[in-house]
Amino acid sequence: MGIIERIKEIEAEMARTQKNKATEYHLGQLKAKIAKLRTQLLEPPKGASGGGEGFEVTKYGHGRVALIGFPSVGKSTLLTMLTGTHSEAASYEFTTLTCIPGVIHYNDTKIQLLDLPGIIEGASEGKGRGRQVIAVAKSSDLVLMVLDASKSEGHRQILTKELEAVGLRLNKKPPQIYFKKKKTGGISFNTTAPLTHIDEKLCYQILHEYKIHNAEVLFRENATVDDFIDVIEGNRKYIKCVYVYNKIDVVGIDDVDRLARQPNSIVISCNLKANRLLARMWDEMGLVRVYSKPQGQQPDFDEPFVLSSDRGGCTVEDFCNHVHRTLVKDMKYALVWGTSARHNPQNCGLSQHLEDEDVVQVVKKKERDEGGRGRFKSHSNAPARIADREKKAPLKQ
Ligand SMILES: Nc1nc2c(ncn2[C@@H]2O[C@H](COP(=O)(O)OP(=O)(O)OP(=O)(O)O)[C@@H](O)[C@H]2O)c(=O)[nH]1
Ligand SMILES: [K+]
Ligand SMILES: [Mg+2]
Repeated sequence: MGIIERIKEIEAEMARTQKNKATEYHLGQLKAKIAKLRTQLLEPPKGASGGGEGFEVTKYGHGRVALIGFPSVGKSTLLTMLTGTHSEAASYEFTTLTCIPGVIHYNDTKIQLLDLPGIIEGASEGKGRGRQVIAVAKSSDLVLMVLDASKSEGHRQILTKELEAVGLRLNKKPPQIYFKKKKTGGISFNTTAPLTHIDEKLCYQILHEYKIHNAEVLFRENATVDDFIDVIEGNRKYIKCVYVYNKIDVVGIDDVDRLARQPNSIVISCNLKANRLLARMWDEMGLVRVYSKPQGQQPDFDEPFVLSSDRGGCTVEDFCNHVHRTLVKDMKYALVWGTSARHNPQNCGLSQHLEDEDVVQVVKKKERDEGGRGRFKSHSNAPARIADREKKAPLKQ
């Protein structure tokens, strides 16, 4: 029997089993069995090079966004509209057969947008080009799940399930569970929060299923069996997802209103303007623009250093590493202007967390800072925001 059949069989057994206290352990074990099989399914077949034709696109810009959706929901139309890169769009399904990259220029940052072939139910098991498409989704910083506002609302659940089946977790934080395999010593089980979904015995059983007999486990939150399995598997990818309901020009206002109220959703039409989508996308990516101010000069507000709290972090240290690899070593302190500063400028160390549109001057060892209040001329919002902040908390030098 193949892996997919075995998964189907266990799923059927789970569906047959009534959920109650007595079956809880058995169900937990079945969940672990499925998770193991799905991981097996993800391993490339022996001898295969993986990837797939046309799907390996080099990363570019300050972040990567993938367009995922059923066929003909308007992904290519959207790519062409947002990036100016032409991607063939047509009324028939599977018009797009490869990954087509475009670049969005927004807020002085560059974001790579990837158009992909449509995926269908069963994609995670290898239907169509599903596996390759999902692999690209996994490599991105944000997924835009494009849905046709005029089609079944079940599509959202079907696609979410497909992505989850291959270890993607949308709009979720990693579970607060510490887990470490050991060589000896048995299982040490601790909690710092009351558990209502899982208990020690069930944890042992799941670990047993994974043939793990020595490990340290600490639950820091009221996590579920699925959370625990995710932590054991360790290969999960936590990604933000915005559900983009397209084609609202062909549905009634009541439907538009209802869809717009779904969690993490936005409604658009490629036949109308989609500026709100860009702003939303940019917000979700959590990018932090930091302007470098050389001593005695104005910062260049057209060329931010772009940091991200999700990737790499946004402290003064991260900023230094972006500018030059020896800068951290040479820095005496940093002067920071902007919303992260308690006063403008604030003398900061490497651990200072920077916020969007902050200005930073790195004062090197054996270099004198110019101090003083900085005012910057530019068309960026940053100077206004810095001035605003100063008004709220005026401080002497
Ligand atoms: N009414 C309406 N039609 C749209 C909208 N956006 C796209 N379309 C149409 O929907 C059809 C499919 O668009 P595509 O951009 O090819 O869709 P796709 O998701 O890339 O499709 P595949 O590549 O086949 O998966 C085309 O005929 C588009 O003109 C929209 O906002 N409103
Ligand atoms: K199409
Ligand atoms: Mg397309």
